[in-house]
Amino acid sequence: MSDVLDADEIAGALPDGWHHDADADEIARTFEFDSYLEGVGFAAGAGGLAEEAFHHPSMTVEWREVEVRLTTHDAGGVTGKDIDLAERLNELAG
Ligand SMILES: C[C@H](O)[C@H](O)[C@H]1CNC2=NC(N)=NC(=O)C2=N1
Repeated sequence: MSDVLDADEIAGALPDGWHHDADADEIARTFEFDSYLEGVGFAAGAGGLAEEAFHHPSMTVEWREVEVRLTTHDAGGVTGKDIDLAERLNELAG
């Protein structure tokens, strides 16, 4: 079981571009792209990272942007697993 982080811990650990949606108990970032298909490709790559981590984000693919939201369902809140995957998604996006 991963330990749920409190708001201050989340604030101190958020990777660039991510914010804490306290109401939803998630961290989120909207990644922007030059084309719809670049966003689709990013989402596919994110899916691969999610499978590697066995930790899965919610993703909404829209015109030239992909919204990614993360929480740890098993723990009932945001944990280090979410922070770690968010960092890897930032690397993927470049
Ligand atoms: C049974 C449970 O769904 C699995 O342990 C994994 C799958 N992917 C997951 N993804 C996320 N975001 N949170 C989880 O708690 C989680 N659990």
